Amino acid sequence: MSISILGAGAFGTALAISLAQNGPVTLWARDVSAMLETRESPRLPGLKIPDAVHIVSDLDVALEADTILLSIPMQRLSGLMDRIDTPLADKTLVACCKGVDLRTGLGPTGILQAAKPDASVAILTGPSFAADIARGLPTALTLACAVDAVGKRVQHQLSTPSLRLYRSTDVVGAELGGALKNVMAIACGAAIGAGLGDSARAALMTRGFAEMTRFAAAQGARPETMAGLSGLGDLALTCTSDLSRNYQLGLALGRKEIFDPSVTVEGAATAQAMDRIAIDTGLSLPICHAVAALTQGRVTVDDVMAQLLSRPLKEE
Ligand SMILES: NC(=O)c1ccc[n+]([C@@H]2O[C@H](COP(=O)([O-])OP(=O)(O)OC[C@H]3O[C@@H](n4cnc5c(N)ncnc54)[C@H](O)[C@@H]3O)[C@@H](O)[C@H]2O)c1
Ligand SMILES: O=P(O)(O)OC[C@H](O)CO
Repeated sequence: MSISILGAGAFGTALAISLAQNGPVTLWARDVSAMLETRESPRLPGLKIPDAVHIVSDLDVALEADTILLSIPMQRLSGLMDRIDTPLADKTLVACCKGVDLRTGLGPTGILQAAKPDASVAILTGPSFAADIARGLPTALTLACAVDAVGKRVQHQLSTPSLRLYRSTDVVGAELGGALKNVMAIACGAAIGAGLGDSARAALMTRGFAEMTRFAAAQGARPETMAGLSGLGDLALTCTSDLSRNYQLGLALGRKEIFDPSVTVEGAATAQAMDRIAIDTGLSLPICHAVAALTQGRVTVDDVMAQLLSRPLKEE
């Protein structure tokens, strides 16, 4: 069974490097001239792409694979799917993005299934920095697919000696964990950046996890999924590591510094999408609401903390 990866940013390239241990992999990007010369992605400098990775700019070549991983920013996913008019009925599409589409409110697998209703869809998510995967450091991820037989096949196909995939059929829970942890990481970065301390971060992580679990349950997710790699696992990594771009954006907001807009930060758009959904459904998502306002420049970190701390006292 052949594998291709659409998107040669940090994560797509890291997956290609890791999966090349198992056999040939096709890696697609819009412009590959520099990568063919350097055998590196500009988004993952210093990590060589092995010869077993076939780097292509022809989308049709990449779409010939049986299993197609999509590793581009969430807000670009529907645009890429619109470009694909090839029928993909016999293929498995594995979303590797984390977030909620601002225009439709759909998660990654929702976008894939809407574009290609006959394809099998799955999501690969969980705590992992691209550079760790590319370096072969031990990493555990969740592979969620509603059809367990397909999930089993993809789990084996995408596991390597250092990349260990756990399987789930709870697609909704897995993708909401990955989407919402980024929002919480921005909040935690902002608290640390503003000098509010580690206790404030622990409070935000814990109440953030409660918010994630509440929202995911309302969408039909299983509570144990939120306690797994794709939820709690990724929340712990992203809210505590300076390597996280979402956390870095939060730090910059807390310190009132400028942040490079070309860096992929999925949590800002996701906070806005979640805030809209919360308003429509009547669910209380105070941290998502605060991060949406903060990342749009409508409030300061001081305003946000004052709002969060002045909410009525309640049971845990
Ligand atoms: N970097 C990580 O450590 C990591 C880990 C796990 C998951 N992810 C997820 O992977 C997804 C991709 O993130 P990343 O870190 O690779 O981002 P990145 O910024 O490193 O790379 C994004 C890549 O997507 C390409 N791209 C953007 N729009 C495109 C389009 N319309 N068509 C084709 N290519 C397009 C860009 O040229 C770039 O190469 C995100 O959803 C992220 O949350 C990243
Ligand atoms: O750099 P971030 O914040 O996008 O986080 C990367 C991964 O999602 C961590 O699991």
